[in-house]
Amino acid sequence: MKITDIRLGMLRVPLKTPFKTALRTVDTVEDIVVMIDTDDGRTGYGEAAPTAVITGDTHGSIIEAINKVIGPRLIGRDIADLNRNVQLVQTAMERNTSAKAAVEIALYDLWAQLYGAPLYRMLGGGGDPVVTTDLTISVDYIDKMVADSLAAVERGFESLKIKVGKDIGLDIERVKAIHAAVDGRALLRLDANQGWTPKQAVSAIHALEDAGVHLELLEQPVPARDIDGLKYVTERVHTPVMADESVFGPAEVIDLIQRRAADIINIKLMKTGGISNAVRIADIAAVHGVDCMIGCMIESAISVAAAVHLAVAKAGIITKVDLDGPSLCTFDPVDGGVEFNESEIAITDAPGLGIRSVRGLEPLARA
Ligand SMILES: C[C@H](N)C(=O)N[C@H](CCC(=O)O)C(=O)O
Ligand SMILES: [Mg+2]
Repeated sequence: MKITDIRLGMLRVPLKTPFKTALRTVDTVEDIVVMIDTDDGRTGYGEAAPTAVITGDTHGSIIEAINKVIGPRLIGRDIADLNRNVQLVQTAMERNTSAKAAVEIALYDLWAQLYGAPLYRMLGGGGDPVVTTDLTISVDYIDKMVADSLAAVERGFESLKIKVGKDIGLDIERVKAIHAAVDGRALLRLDANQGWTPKQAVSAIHALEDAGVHLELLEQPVPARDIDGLKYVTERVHTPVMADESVFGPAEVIDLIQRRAADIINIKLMKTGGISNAVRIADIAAVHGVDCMIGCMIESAISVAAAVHLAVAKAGIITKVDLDGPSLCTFDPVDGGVEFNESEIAITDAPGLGIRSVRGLEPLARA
C-alpha cells in the first residue's frame, strides 16, 4: 500500500457555546483535515488544530508545513513502513507539532487499516474500548459557570474541568460556588491555563482546601516556561498538580519528572506531534509511576478519535480523559469513526480510525 496523494481540507464546525479560557475565546472549530490516499484506494484521516497561543501553529503554518515540507517526503512511501514514515515526519522540521500530528494520525489510520484492525489493537490495547470524558466549563460570570456546571451534571458528566486563571479572587469564588452547586455529583478539575503566579496558585488552592473544596487536580497554574514555579506549587499543595502547556514532547516530560515539578502529565497529540511521541510519553510516565491525562485542543471527532484509541491502548497509565472537543461541537462531521455520546466514548470494530468520510470539507488548493 503506497502513498499516492496528500490532500488538505478546511473543517468548520460552530461550537455550542463560546469556549473561554485564560488564554483565548473561540466559537468555531476551524481545523485543517489531512487526507492521505493510497494506490489501493484507501484514505487515512488526520486533523490539525491551529492553537497559536499554545503550540504557535496557525492555518498558514500548518498548510505550508504539510504541503511544502512534510508531505513531499511521504509520496510513494509504503504504509507498512510506519516507523520510518513517522521518523520522516518528525525530522522534516522543528516544532509545527499540530501539522505533524495530523499527518501522523493519518499514517497510523492507514497502517491499522492495512492490517484490518482498529488502531487501539495495533497499539497493543485490548479489553473494553470505552472511555469516559469530562466536560469543560468555560471561565465566565459566576452564575453562568454554575448554570453550565449544573447542566453538564444533568447531561451525565461526572467530571468537570473548570477554567480559571482570569482573576484570582473571583476564581476562588467561582470554584466555591460550583462546588456548592454540584454538591458531590461531579469531580472538579481546575485549569488555570497559565493565568496565576506561583504564589497566587498556592494561596488559591490553600483557600479552597481550607474551605473543604476537594479538587481532583490543578492543571497548568503558572506560565508554561516557569518549571521552577510549577514545582513550587506542586511542593506546597495537597491537590495533585498537572503539567499541560509546560510539556510537549518526551524530553520535556523526562526533565519535568526528574525535577518532580508536577504530579500528572497532560498528553495532547497537538503538542506531541502525533501518536509516536504520545506513546513514548506514556511509556516514560509508566516507568516512573506518573499518571497521565489525555487531552485535546478545540478539535473535532477526527483527531480526537486518534486520542481515544491511544487512551484505550494505554489505559493503565492514561487514567484521566479530557476529550470533550466533539461534545462542544454543534454537529459531528464524521461518518463512521469513534462513537461520541456525551461523557461515554466507544470505539467500534472498524479498521484504523473507522472514518468513512468527513462532511462539509472545503478543499484547500495546493501551493
Ligand atoms: C478542550 C479541552 N477540554 C481543553 O480544555 N483544552 C485546553 C486548550 C484548548 C484550546 O485552547 O484550544 C487545555 O487543556 O488547556
Ligand atoms: Mg490545559
